[in-house]
Amino acid sequence: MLIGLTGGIATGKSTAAKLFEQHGIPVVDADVVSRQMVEKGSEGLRKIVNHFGKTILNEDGTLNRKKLGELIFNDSSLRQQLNHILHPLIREEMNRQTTHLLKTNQHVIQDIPLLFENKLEQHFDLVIVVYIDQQEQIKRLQQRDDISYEAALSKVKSQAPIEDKKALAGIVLKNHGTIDALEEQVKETIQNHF
Ligand SMILES: CC(C)(COP(=O)(O)OP(=O)(O)OC[C@H]1O[C@@H](n2cnc3c(N)ncnc32)[C@H](O)[C@@H]1O)[C@@H](O)C(=O)NCCC(=O)NCCS
Ligand SMILES: Nc1ncnc2c1ncn2[C@@H]1O[C@H](COP(=O)(O)OP(=O)(O)OP(=O)(O)O)[C@@H](O)[C@H]1O
Repeated sequence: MLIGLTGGIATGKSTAAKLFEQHGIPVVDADVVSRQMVEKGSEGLRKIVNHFGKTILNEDGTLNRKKLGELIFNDSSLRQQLNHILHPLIREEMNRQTTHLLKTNQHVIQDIPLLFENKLEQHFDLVIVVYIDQQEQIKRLQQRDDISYEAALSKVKSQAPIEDKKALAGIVLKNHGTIDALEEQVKETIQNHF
């Protein structure tokens, strides 16, 4: 079974993914793969530099993620351009890792922040959404990334509304409570739906 895990930025996807892994379900994480795809010397980084220029590099030649983030979270056209460059590379690598894992695991989760935005739901047997309301989402994002309300809001607005994602979910994991409360829902999901 191939399971999609999604939600909004900072709603708790990585936290839920870690819990699924602790309960024996392997997770392929799009954010992790996306970092692999832009490592120094990679095809992805070369394409980004060709498009956005050398100013998005740090002095040591690695990607300046903060700078690229400031560009793409404030400009939907630049965001689309970056997505166009990176998403095919990310999808291909995620599918490669997933095929490998499915040889020895009955269930594999793909953690994809933009699963619904990229209309990928038809590829999954089940889609799980990690949900908190937008107010809490902005609060957690501000805390985690140490950013202003405005900066958090523009990151949130660069994705589809969390309420829309909740409505499209096969299963909703509510993450307003403690991590233990989230873990209970993860265990229940594995027992009853996997
Ligand atoms: C812009 C980049 C360099 C910023 O890096 P940074 O280390 O600050 O953030 P990180 O990669 O950890 O992403 C944090 C969260 O931002 C959100 N996010 C990332 N990219 C995007 C995007 N293109 N559109 C909307 N939200 C996004 C996701 O919820 C993600 O979980 C990086 O996010 C990136 O390369 N994005 C493009 C690739 C992509 O779309 N990744 C999302 C998974 S497919
Ligand atoms: N139940 C919870 N109670 C309090 N804080 C939480 C809870 N779940 C997650 N958090 C915190 O909220 C922040 C966002 O969680 P997490 O990083 O798992 O979100 P994410 O959806 O993976 O974000 P991104 O889209 O940026 O990858 C983190 O600082 C995390 O520690």
